[in-house]
Amino acid sequence: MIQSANLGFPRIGAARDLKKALEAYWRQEISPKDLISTGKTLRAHHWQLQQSKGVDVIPCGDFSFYDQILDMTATLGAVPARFGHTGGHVSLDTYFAMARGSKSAPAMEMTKWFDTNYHYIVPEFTADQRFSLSSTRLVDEYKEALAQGIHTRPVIIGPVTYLTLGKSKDAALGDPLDLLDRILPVYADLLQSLVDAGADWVQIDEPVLALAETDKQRQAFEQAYARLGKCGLKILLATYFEGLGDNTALASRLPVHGLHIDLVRAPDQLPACLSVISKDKLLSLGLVDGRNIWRTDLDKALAVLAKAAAFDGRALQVAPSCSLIHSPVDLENETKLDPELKSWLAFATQKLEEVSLLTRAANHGRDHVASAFDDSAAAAESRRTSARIHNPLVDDRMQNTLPSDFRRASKYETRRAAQRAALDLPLYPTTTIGSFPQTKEVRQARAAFKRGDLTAKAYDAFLEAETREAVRRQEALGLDVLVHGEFERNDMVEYFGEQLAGFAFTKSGWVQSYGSRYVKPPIIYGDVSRPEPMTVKWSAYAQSLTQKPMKGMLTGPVTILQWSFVRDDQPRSETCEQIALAIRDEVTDLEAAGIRLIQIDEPALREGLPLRKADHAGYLEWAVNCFRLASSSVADTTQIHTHMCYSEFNDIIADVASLDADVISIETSRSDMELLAAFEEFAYPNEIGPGVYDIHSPRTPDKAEMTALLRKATERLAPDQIWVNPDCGLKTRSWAEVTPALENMVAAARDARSA
Ligand SMILES: CN1c2c(nc(N)[nH]c2=O)NC[C@@H]1CNc1ccc(C(=O)N[C@@H](CCC(=O)N[C@@H](CCC(=O)N[C@@H](CCC(=O)O)C(=O)O)C(=O)O)C(=O)O)cc1
Ligand SMILES: N[C@@H](CCS)C(=O)O
Ligand SMILES: [Zn+2]
Repeated sequence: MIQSANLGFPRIGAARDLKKALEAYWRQEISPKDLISTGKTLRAHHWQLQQSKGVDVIPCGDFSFYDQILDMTATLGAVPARFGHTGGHVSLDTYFAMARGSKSAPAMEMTKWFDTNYHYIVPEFTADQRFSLSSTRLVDEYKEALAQGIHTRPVIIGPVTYLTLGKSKDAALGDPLDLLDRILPVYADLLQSLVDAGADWVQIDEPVLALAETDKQRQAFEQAYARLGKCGLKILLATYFEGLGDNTALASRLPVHGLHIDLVRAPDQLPACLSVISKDKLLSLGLVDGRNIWRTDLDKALAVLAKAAAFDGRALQVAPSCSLIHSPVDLENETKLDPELKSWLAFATQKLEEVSLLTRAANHGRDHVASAFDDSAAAAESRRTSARIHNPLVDDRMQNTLPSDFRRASKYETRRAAQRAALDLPLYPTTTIGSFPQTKEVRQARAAFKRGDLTAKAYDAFLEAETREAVRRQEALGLDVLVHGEFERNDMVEYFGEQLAGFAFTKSGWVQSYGSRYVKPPIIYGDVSRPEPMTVKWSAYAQSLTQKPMKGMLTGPVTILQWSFVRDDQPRSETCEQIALAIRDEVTDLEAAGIRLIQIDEPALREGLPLRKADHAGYLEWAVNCFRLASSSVADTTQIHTHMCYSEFNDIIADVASLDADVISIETSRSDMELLAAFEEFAYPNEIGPGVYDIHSPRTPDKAEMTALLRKATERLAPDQIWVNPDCGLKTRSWAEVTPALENMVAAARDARSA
């Protein structure tokens, strides 16, 4: 019999229960016991839900209070020395200190989880790194589910992926993979504890197995599983986000009992997997998209499943392509979505129903579940033929772009001279990245407006007052280039999506971005266009309040694409170009309204990079072109800024340069200016604002800390190339945190000027 399986369920709760509990705990409004109890309630509910949807193999260990990689760090006792952990069980407060920083210790770095908008806490390693089993979390959760009558399959991050995603913080340790010998005994202890508790299978996530490119990585897999394969548990090795490709034979050789493959991202890998991977290994087929919200075409998926079932009679499971943490929780909560559009969608809960239906159809015949399959076919047909998807005017515009639309009128040196004359900024100009605190009052006013309890006029007046106050505060701080503060925006992508044609929105479609921060990605279902200006009113209003230059603030086309659920019926590059044309119109209108600096944020440019190197060039060509199309309509004197955070640029620095933005601000403070090495090596010609203030931590950096970071920047860049700014926007911080931090930042810039 084929089984239905799940790899991971969203832990946030349908009503953002985990966020609420976490933030209340951090504000010391609830006790550790209350927080732990919320976790327990959520897990119990999710296990029960999965069972009720007919899922045979249900995971445990997929719950996390902050991040699953940080959980592994705690489990392995790999707490960096600065957090003062002296061994034994890692406490909740040490766990959160690693994630968020404490008074005495900066937080650990955070970066993108492969090509997703989920961020994990980067493990840190030293040459004398020791590991020891420091948590009973996994076994406890396994037993918790068992007490509920559910025999789960525990899930952990595998050793090769864990080490590969970590960073050496010590010159004496070249490559974290050199720690494999030391980490494996602790993994073995962890697996033994599961055996002792009665587990029979374990899911070990090794997405790096699909991506391994070096002999060293491949050798690491052989070594790791030679050891862990003997632990007395059946291992399902889970790959996702890419096909196994050249690593198929390696995967087959590993002494594990099963492999999960992503057949949504890499459908073509199935024939090779079936013929190369030995028949005694179970194959878990990722047939339901865990990364997007479109309903599965069940007949199409069943045909693939039938082929696999007929091939060699091996044991099979049907599963989502990856963990469902990248999907919103439940479509049933979307009571306001247009019914036609809603009929095209499936969220995590519905995806489990699809997994279950496919399994039943394969085991008992399509007729057994005919009406659900007929519904799915009707939805696929309605989506294919709906009139709401295509707009001939957009198509026409796309056909008529000119090569000159993709480049600025003059080269950078000419623009720089024109901008310096026009803007007359000091050396080390200070600015911020755009957003100021989204306080409770701001969120509540927007919620009241959306509910109809506040009129549009009253909401506008409220936003004007917030903007005025932000301008006043920036002037008092002595910042050189001001921003309007983004108070009118719920999110930097959703806000634009709400005003663009071709987008739809959910009410409760939250997905975890990091820790307690969630996003509600818009759904791009049709051709994109801009019916009206989107930001001009707010930027022009803010500029009218001050003599200082006001920076316009837009989200770039690649980031809007990357942080939305994107239609899958045309290439992503085409959808991105449609968005680029809409943003271009906005840039043109901002300039016409007297805005002399325009920032086009592209924090997701790096995240969109395909995971395999061979696919990089194709993506970068269209992504860079889309940014250029969005930004090139302006005069030489108009300064185009861009901003990126959480990214390693070393491998794409030439492409970052070819965006040809006049100024780029980047996140660098947590990584101690490491990123600037790439800019220096490349002799990056334009201006750069390396972040000197880690805005993701509640810590207030002092002047000396920021001066030290600036000094590091001057070792790598020319003084007249450097801007002084935080790492990212300040929306998650309070004014009480932001004001002293920016005072220190402005003071550090002034010191640098007079040094
Ligand atoms: C810069 N980042 C972003 C990413 N992706 C995005 N799509 N957007 C980003 O900004 N990826 C990389 C990084 C990740 N960083 C962050 C940082 C901060 C957040 C965040 O703060 N998220 C908020 C939700 C934001 C939002 O949509 N707010 C809405 C709804 C607010 C709300 O909860 N309203 C209440 C009522 C009000 C009240 O009573 O308080 C309600 O509906 O119940 C809004 O402002 O209108 C978060 O809360 O997690 C995300 C990613
Ligand atoms: N302008 C945005 C960029 C975040 S990446 C902000 O300041 O929040
Ligand atoms: Zn940012």
